[in-house]
Amino acid sequence: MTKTQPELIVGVNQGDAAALAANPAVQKVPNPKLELFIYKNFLDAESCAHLIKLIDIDRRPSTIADPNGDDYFRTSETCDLNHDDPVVAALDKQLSELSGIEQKYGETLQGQRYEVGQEFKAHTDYFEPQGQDYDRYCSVAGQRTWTFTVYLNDVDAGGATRFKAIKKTVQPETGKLLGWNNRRPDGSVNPSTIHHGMKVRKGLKYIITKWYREKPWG
Ligand SMILES: O=C(O)CCC(=O)C(=O)O
Ligand SMILES: [Fe+2]
Repeated sequence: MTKTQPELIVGVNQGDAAALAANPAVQKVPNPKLELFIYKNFLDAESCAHLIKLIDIDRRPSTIADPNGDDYFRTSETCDLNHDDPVVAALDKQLSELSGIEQKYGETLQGQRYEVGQEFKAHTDYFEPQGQDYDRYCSVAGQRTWTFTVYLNDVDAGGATRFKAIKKTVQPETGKLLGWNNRRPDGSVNPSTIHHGMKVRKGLKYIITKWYREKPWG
């Protein structure tokens, strides 16, 4: 059976890069291969501390789509954050205002926790259009469009995010946001977004992750 091709919705979420780029607090990483932005002190320290507590309460082992046989590919722990919590709700709104992407396109906010030695090996956040699970993950809300990561703490050593196709490494720092477009300008998925959550060498690393979709999320 032939696979249904991902629907290309021109116009939806296309204004978001403009909103980010226009924000004077946001730094654009100059690279022709992908749209990548950094915003230092995006989230205040109290909110970061509160989110760390929530992650500690609810954490469970992380999983990946399209398992690849490497049980050590993503060794961190994950949790879904409850949007009834006022700090979670406020962050979700803040992210939407920053990007210009309506909240309804967002997946549930997630938290991740890495201990010493834990990592998320090089991967892309979009679902492989030819992957066996593409329909399962994308039939309702479509492909992932933008990713936002917020580092919730300073890591004692290690734990950087490395974009290997463009040789750019971003260090965790309390409240720092990292955002990128998973697609190229024509709407196709962008392999240059490949990134690696590198091993923590000392201390713990906490982040939140927000993924947006082409269509409303449940
Ligand atoms: O931990 C990181 O630095 C990156 C996390 C990540 O890539 C993800 O959650 O998709
Ligand atoms: Fe990722």
